[in-house]
Amino acid sequence: MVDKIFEKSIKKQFEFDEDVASVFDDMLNRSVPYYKQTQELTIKFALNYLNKNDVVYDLGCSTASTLIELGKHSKYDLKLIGIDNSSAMLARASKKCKAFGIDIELRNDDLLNTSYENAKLIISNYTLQFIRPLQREKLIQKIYNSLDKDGIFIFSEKVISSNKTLNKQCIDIYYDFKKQQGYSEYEISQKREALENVLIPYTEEENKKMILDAGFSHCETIFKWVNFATFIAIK
Ligand SMILES: Nc1ncnc2c1ncn2[C@@H]1O[C@H](C[S@+](CC[C@H]([NH3+])C(=O)[O-])CC(=O)[O-])[C@@H](O)[C@H]1O
Ligand SMILES: O=C(O)C(=O)Cc1ccccc1
Repeated sequence: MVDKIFEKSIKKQFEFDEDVASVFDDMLNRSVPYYKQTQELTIKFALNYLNKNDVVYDLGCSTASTLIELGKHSKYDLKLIGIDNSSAMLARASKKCKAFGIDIELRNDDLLNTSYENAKLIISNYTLQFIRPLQREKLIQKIYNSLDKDGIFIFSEKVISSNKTLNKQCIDIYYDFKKQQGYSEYEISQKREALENVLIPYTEEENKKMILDAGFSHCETIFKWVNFATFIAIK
């Protein structure tokens, strides 16, 4: 279904409710530049590290697109676990897993309350940005602690620039991208308001510092387009 959520006047904050879930795949494809390509990169890098029966978590799995693609492309059986606290998203995830015949354990839980054990790989694409800063640092520490000794964490985020002028230019270019994707100025400004204080982006440097502070030995940017980035962190 086509995302028309912000065509009408919306007074509440952005939420992953039934309305958003029903148009979510279209929303991501049209609002996250190179979404499909970053998902492909996530899978390509992931496959370099995975062996038979490895445990993989996707934190903020939404409709499970990434784990389904990983399941399709892996030559090994993997234990795939998707976690999200939106029932509406997970209902769709469950239907898609059945339709594609991919076995994924879907957990309806808050990322901050649940534990991830024996993880070889943890993925979290465009989700940390929705976790409040103090909690975010704690979550990263939990991710680090949950990973096997040679475990990998792949994540993607909307980012900002610490240079005010460049930051403004990045936002303008991003809004042009949204217009090209068919969103009107009204939809763009309504969504911007709804995301205020809900989506809190860090700079690329802040993301890397947070990762290294948690104990990871290395963090590499494997993709960047203006204000969106994908990282791989090695324990
Ligand atoms: N505290 C939380 N606990 C659990 N889930 C949460 C929490 N906060 C947010 N979520 C969930 O995180 C997901 C973020 S979307 C991820 C896209 C996906 N990774 C993709 O690559 O297709 C990104 C976006 O919409 O920009 C939503 O499904 C929320 O319900
Ligand atoms: O930052 C924005 O303006 C976005 O639209 C990014 C986004 C994409 C999908 C869900 C929430 C935010």
